[in-house]
Amino acid sequence: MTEHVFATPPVAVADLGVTGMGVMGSRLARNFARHGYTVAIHNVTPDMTADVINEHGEEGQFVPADDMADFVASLKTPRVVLVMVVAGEITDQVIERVAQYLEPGDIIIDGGNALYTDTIRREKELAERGLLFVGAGVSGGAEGALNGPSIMPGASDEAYERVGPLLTAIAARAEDGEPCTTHISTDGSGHYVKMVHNGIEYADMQLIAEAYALMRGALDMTPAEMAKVFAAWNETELESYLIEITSEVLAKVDEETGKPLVDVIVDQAGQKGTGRWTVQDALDLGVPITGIAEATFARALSSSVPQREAGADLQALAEAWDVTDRDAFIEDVRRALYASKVVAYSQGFDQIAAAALEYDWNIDLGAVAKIWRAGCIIRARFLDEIAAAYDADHVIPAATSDGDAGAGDEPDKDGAGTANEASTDSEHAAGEHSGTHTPDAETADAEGSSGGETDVPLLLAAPHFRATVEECIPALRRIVAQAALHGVAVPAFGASLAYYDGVRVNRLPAALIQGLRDYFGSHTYARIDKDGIFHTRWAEDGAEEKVG
Ligand SMILES: NC(=O)C1=CN([C@@H]2O[C@H](COP(=O)(O)OP(=O)(O)OC[C@H]3O[C@@H](n4cnc5c(N)ncnc54)[C@H](OP(=O)(O)O)[C@@H]3O)[C@@H](O)[C@H]2O)C=CC1
Ligand SMILES: O=C(CO)[C@H](O)[C@H](O)COP(=O)(O)O
Repeated sequence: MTEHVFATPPVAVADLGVTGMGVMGSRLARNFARHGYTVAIHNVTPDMTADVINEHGEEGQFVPADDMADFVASLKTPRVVLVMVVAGEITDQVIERVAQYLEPGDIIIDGGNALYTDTIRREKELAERGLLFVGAGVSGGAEGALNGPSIMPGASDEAYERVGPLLTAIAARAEDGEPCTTHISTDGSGHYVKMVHNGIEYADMQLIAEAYALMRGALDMTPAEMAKVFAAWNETELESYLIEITSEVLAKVDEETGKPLVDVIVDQAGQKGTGRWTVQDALDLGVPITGIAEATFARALSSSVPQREAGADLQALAEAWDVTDRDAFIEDVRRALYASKVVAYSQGFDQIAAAALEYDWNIDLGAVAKIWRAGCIIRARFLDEIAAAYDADHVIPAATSDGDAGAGDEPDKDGAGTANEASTDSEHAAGEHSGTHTPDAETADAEGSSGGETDVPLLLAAPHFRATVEECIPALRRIVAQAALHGVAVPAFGASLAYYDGVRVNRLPAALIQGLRDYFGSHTYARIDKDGIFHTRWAEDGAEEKVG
């Protein structure tokens, strides 16, 4: 048991309080203290508070408290409390324990990975008690929390005016000196953006893992050899935190066995929820975030032990690898990784754009790209280019694009545009959900319908990314084809390529799906050559009628 050195009785001297002295909370508290703030600290298990004082007390001014009442009493008014605990019910419990001692005008910040709908609910509930609430996504892991995370606060203007300077003080700085935090928008917007950040993080890591699997399978490379490849890749346009630490993870040797550590780690990827929520919400919005979805399912597959055991002796019928030019193969993997990473980020930004429309958030996507340039897990060199694309308005609205996003030899796309516009108009008239990409005359009236939306961007078609990705697409095609022939699962690479080809072509086979839906369910369809909504009496006289 640690000896506690807590002040009694408490005096209101602290600039802010942090409750939750786990990995993130303790380091964020130290980060505030290092920036000159007097920080009240508290944890449900007081020993953890004492540990911070005993091990890091000299870093700044801390006011430790065993007890929630003392913790709150040690805060200057109006009070600011950062809650950094396990997301979900525990966050509700801790917020309630704090709130009971607060007064109107005080602020609670939830820095955990909360589900954005919980944040919206919590803000409303606390507002009824006169308390302000900020849902702030925080990224950067332990190191970022201590030395500068990326922070994504969703808040009212009133709350942001108060907490903005505090968050800005401890946030990471990009190379140009800009702080990696910005006022995202209102209520759940900050946690939404953090959720999508994590979805991209899932895709990024899955793609890296697929690149590793390919080099291992095709070239029989050792983890140490691959560590060098990833280190070299980190000097290219792939430069990013995740590529950098992949090199370190692959280079690590297990002290006990002398084997590469990666070879003794159980091959089942965990997940706490943010990737799954990202995919669930994308499905509701109708935004195809296929790379993120495949990455999330790949984690699920890795952890589906009974299924993997049952499938363990299924026939592969795959060709044996025989790569003659190792360097060319590695370069193909690198290019495939770059193109697929851009697709994943592009899909994530598309989702944020769609969510902003749906949930009435005014989100500056360029600013989001900028605050992800340092501090966070998905920081990457090309975020500068993403920010520049949004700032220069080079991001093409998908539904209003003139169809010039890819191969020029496809049939004219105008018809698809007509179909989108038809359903968009009727959906807006019906005040319905404004998702993307699913023209459907009938769903104009249906629950949760989604139709073509004019403001959803296509980052992939912005000039910089169009040029760099197009250059890498042949390599991505070769890699996906080779992986299929040789029995290596590359779901995220495959999904990225399919997405690229899906948005690229001027005409999709969805027309046939519409015909089939109309056949069996009278779901109707739009035509490329005239306005209106149509139904064919397939099983009767075969005649077409205009129904809308
Ligand atoms: N780790 C990371 O890289 C990141 C984590 N996050 C998010 O930050 C939040 C905190 O994560 P992290 O610091 O890693 O987690 P830890 O597991 O290290 O800490 C969890 C904290 O929650 C407290 N807690 C647990 N149960 C209760 C309870 N019933 N009542 C009160 N407090 C409780 C713990 O106290 P005790 O130990 O005494 O039980 C501890 O202080 C989570 O929402 C997480 O998703 C966000 C970004 C990055
Ligand atoms: O938010 C984070 C990083 O940005 C956390 O590390 C989070 O736990 C990662 O998600 P998961 O545990 O599902 O992999």
